[in-house]
Amino acid sequence: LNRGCSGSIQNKTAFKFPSYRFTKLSLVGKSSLTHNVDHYTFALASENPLTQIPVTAPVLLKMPTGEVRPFTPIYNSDKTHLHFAIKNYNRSASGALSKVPVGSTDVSIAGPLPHIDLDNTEDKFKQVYLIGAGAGITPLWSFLNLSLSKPDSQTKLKLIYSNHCKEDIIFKNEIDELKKKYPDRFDVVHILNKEDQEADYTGRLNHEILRKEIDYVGPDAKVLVCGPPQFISMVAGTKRGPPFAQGKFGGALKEIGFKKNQVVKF
Ligand SMILES: Cc1cc2nc3c(=O)[nH]c(=O)nc-3n(C[C@H](O)[C@H](O)[C@H](O)COP(=O)(O)OP(=O)(O)OC[C@H]3O[C@@H](n4cnc5c(N)ncnc54)[C@H](O)[C@@H]3O)c2cc1C
Repeated sequence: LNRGCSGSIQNKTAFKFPSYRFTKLSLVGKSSLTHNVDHYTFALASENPLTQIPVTAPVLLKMPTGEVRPFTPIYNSDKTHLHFAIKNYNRSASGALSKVPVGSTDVSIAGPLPHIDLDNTEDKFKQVYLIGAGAGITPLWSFLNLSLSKPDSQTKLKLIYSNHCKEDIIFKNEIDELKKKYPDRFDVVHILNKEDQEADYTGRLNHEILRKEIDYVGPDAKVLVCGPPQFISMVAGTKRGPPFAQGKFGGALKEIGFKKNQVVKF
């Protein structure tokens, strides 16, 4: 059973990724995003079909140690490279990746995995809420950037982002820049477990905060959710099975009045 966005495979016999053919990637860049999240840049041959990966679709990365895990490429208009923001848990796949030197061709990729296709919907909604926790920001970040980059899009986007502390906020400077650049279209709410002046709310995200921050549930509203399994359950009901499975709809979003088809759980 693959537990939601946590990507931790609890029972490998219950869900197996289909047997994909892996392609070698060349690691051409690595920089630090936070104290435990790195930005990895892999080069692609321009004719490589991986340049067509739909936004928010996960892929599999195979480490030189043989470990395989799903990750979500982050949006970038540059079509000759693949970019990832990957949290280093100092073990298994992310730990192995953190030891790969720039210049290596020992990481390989397969996919994209079956996914909820959000391509071409980034300018179709009146309001999109992006509810994320920690490293779960990756698909939300891609959708946000793609939507804001559409010159004619009127979609309003609100990122409700939960982290343990300020230092854990991935893309903090970029989020601030987007807020300045698109004051009428983009808003962000930070929930931090530890008290900090950056926090709009201190403690854990809960139903009450979501009720306060979500003020539009009309049919042209959409909600994208990504984070650890218990976080997803609290926000939108349990999510079990492969990455694309949506599980039972529930949690705060159901209480607030959303319908199942308005919500995507990554
Ligand atoms: C298909 C797929 C693709 C993935 N892609 C990537 C990727 O590209 N990069 C990457 O690094 N990881 C990726 N992952 C892993 C996944 O996104 C993270 O492991 C997961 O989101 C947990 O993130 P974290 O460890 O940063 O959360 P944590 O730091 O443990 O938690 C973040 C926040 O969640 C809050 N929280 C936790 N539980 C609750 C609760 N019950 N109620 C309220 N708040 C709660 C905490 O208080 C904290 O503020 C992927 C996983 C899958 C399945």
